[in-house]
Amino acid sequence: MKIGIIIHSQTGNTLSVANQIKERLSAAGYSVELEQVTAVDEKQPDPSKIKLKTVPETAGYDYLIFGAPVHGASLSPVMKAYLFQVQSLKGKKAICFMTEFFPYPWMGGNRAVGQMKAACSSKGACVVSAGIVNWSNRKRAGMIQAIVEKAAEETGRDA
Ligand SMILES: Cc1cc2nc3c(=O)[nH]c(=O)nc-3n(C[C@H](O)[C@H](O)[C@H](O)COP(=O)(O)O)c2cc1C
Repeated sequence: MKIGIIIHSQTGNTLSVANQIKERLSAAGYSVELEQVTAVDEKQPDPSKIKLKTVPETAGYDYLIFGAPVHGASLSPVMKAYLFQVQSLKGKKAICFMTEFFPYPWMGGNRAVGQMKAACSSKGACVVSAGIVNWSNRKRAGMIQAIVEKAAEETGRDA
């Protein structure tokens, strides 16, 4: 099974979680690629005006893990723009995760992860799990660990 981890990360937090997921799933024996979505102007707040610079292909993956930061209590505009234009995800399973600064998921993260799940579902993916890492929460390491282990458990069902 080929797993693609496709993320947007502006300051490295989401990337660090993605690297831990990659390590864990690679150790479990899967073929895992980590790819980043980037934009010409990372600070453009309007997804419809964003020009994407790197646009990962999803076709070669059986399983997708999407990660992004919360921006303004929403899914980051760059990830919104990416998921809007991405090809069909029909027949693929997906896991979504977000990172946010605030300590609790109801401070924007829940809304943002809901947007990400809806965007994936609208492209035909079956979203099997979703998680949020609250970066300023003292239990951050445990939250990251929970997402990593959940990814291993879910992908393990299809091994
Ligand atoms: C433009 C912008 C808006 C943000 N808005 C929020 C927000 O609404 N709520 C929140 O908890 N964190 C917010 N953050 C913080 C990021 O979500 C958080 O630091 C995240 O972990 C960054 O991930 P990254 O390092 O992968 O880019 C914002 C950051 C930026 C740059």
